[in-house]
Amino acid sequence: MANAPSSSASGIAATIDGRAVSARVIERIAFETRRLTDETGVVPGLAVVLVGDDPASQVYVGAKGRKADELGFVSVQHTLPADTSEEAMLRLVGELNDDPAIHGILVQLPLPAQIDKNRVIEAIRPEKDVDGFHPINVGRLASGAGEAMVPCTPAGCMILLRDTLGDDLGGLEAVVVGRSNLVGKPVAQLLLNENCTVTIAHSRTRDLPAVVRRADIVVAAVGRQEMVRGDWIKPGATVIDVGVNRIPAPEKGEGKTRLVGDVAFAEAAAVASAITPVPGGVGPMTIALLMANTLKAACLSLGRPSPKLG
Ligand SMILES: NC(=O)C1=CN([C@@H]2O[C@H](COP(=O)(O)OP(=O)(O)OC[C@H]3O[C@@H](n4cnc5c(N)ncnc54)[C@H](OP(=O)(O)O)[C@@H]3O)[C@@H](O)[C@H]2O)C=CC1
Ligand SMILES: Nc1nc(=O)c2c([nH]1)NC[C@@H]1CN(c3ccc(C(=O)N[C@@H](CCC(=O)O)C(=O)O)cc3)C=[N+]21
Repeated sequence: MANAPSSSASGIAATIDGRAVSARVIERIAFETRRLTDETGVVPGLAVVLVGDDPASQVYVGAKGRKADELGFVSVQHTLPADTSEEAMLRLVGELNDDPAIHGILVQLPLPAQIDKNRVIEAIRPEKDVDGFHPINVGRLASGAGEAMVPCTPAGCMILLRDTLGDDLGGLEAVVVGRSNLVGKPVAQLLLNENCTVTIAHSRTRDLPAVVRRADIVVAAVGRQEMVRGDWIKPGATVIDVGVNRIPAPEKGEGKTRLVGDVAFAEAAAVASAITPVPGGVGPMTIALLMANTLKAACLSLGRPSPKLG
């Protein structure tokens, strides 16, 4: 269902409402979850593992747990001290792999230095890897072979793009700024699968503004506040801002903070045709897609097809 953004003649972009789109996805998940449980008695189960006490991670993990509770999922959170050994971590992952009530396992990143994140990710059974970071899932996404768990943030970006531009993204120029395994690379892969012409830019890219100016679709996943400026944006482009940067906001009072994206929102909104805000854009989609992947994992564990949610 394409939701034509209401761009005005003055050139002010439509704001893509990630909260509204994610609420729609969550409604479908709730419906499909009731159906699964009615027909099989199975309730999807999600385990989130947090190591250490990084306050930002605690916020995300809390939001994930609350949404899972709201949907009636089995939801467990394991919070381990910052000095947890890799061995203890691998033991916990092994237990969750063997627990039939748990269909999805998410290990919050980053992990402390003494734990090799690749060893942990590879220890998760691919069918329980709701982050889509296991090499089996990365490979399936790249090759198109088999049913992949798709990383939540990139999958959420694609739903927002389809909602804004319609189902056919074929031939559009897409520029992804950032090449992390978490966001940049998988979102580029998904755009390629939708027949976009994809450029991946990074810290060694020469003349980044000129590269971004080619784009019909810009995905910014850099982690640098308001780095992408309005004059980098091609008129009429669609801008997906993945960045979540917490900055001081003395105007709100001493010690207060606020969130900004990787795109200078007001400048870009004057040029683009549609743009995601921060907060309220990609962030809520990430949480919704985590729930979608958990439901998908529960369905696949029973040999049922994965429900269509986007
Ligand atoms: N909304 C959501 O749900 C989520 C938001 N995020 C946010 O998205 C942002 C990106 O996250 P993540 O991908 O994990 O970050 P990483 O730090 O892992 O990756 C950042 C990427 O940006 C590139 N980069 C850094 N500086 C520049 C520069 N000056 N010019 C061009 N490219 C540059 C890096 O290039 P190089 O590889 O060359 O170093 C790297 O590829 C963060 O703000 C994070 O908080 C992340 C996940 C989910
Ligand atoms: N294994 C793993 N998987 C992840 O998906 C993962 C991770 N580790 N580590 C950290 C990043 C970051 N991330 C976000 C999730 C939700 C919001 C989100 O909901 N943001 C709200 C605002 C929330 C707030 O107010 O802080 C919004 O943009 O509207 C943001 C960022 C997932 N990550």
